[in-house]
Amino acid sequence: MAARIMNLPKHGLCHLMRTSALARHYAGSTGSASPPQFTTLSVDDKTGIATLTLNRPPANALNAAFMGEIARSIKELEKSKCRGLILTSSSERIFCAGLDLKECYQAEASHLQGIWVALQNLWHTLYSTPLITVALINGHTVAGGGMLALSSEYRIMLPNFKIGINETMVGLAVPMWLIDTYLNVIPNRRVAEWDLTASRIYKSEHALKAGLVDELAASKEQGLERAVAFISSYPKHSLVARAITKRQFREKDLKNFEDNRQHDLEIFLSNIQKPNVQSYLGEYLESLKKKA
Ligand SMILES: CC/C=C\C/C=C\C/C=C\C/C=C/C(=O)SCCNC(=O)CCNC(=O)[C@H](O)C(C)(C)COP(=O)(O)OP(=O)(O)OC[C@H]1O[C@@H](n2cnc3c(N)ncnc32)[C@H](O)[C@@H]1OP(=O)(O)O
Repeated sequence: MAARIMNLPKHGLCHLMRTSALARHYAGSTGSASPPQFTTLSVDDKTGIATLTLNRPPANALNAAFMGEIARSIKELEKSKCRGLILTSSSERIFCAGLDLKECYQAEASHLQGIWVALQNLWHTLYSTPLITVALINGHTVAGGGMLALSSEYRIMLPNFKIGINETMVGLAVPMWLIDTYLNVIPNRRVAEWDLTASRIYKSEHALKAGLVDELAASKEQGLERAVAFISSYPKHSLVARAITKRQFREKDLKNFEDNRQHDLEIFLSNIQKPNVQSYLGEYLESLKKKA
């Protein structure tokens, strides 16, 4: 994989930065942003395709810093005019386990607020990006992890893993923007309503049949090849028109979200701090520990 620093490659699509250079760039451009800690980013010089690998062991659970890092990488890639983005995980078992529940348990309101705002920003950034996005789901992905996969345009999954949105299981409502994201993939409202109210979790093979994922790949290597093939299937000359068309499909969902951003935050803060939800969350965390 060849990478250059802030030069336009021959195909003119992508300024390329090594991970370390990107880290310096963040620090220089935003001041407050720290260097990547939970992700690695590589950009292929020939294809103009970036691969962002989630790397927050053991479960890639999403805390505010991690989510901020993913969102900033996407924004930087947009500026560098990369063609596409593949999201994947360094873990062999877990793509993303959703929000870091340990950080949602008995936490200060200000901390919970930081988590939710970071989740909102990450969703908005990924869902609205003009980049061609592929989730290479090489492990379980649930709740906020499902959000990452479903907000991408194309999903390639490895066999024998789980995918789904299980929020109601922890006694909390699925936010409207996540319902809209789900409907963008599973437009059958009855199926979507049933899946989300029942916290239905699909195994890879069933997810393919249901249309929740687009392809299964036998290995991560094969998945990467398929992801590159998907992104490369869009000709260079169509990229701007493609991005505008994507935006138009997603515009209503993005506007609904912007109109309700504050309300959405208030609902989360009020729900997550309820004693019964906190008590259930404590039990749920214990059950995760006991499995080990
Ligand atoms: C409380 C919810 C709050 C608000 C929701 C409100 C609105 C909802 C809208 C959308 C936003 C998204 C919300 C969320 O993302 S809530 C997160 C829900 N996530 C889960 O329920 C996933 C729980 N985890 C699992 O089911 C399994 O871990 C998984 C299937 C992902 C993988 O199974 P596997 O057997 O491979 O690994 P484990 O041994 O279970 O886990 C390894 C390790 O990781 C820790 N772990 C797992 N998940 C989390 C997590 N979400 N947060 C923090 N830590 C997690 C687990 O405890 C193990 O740790 P250790 O024992 O130390 O090795």
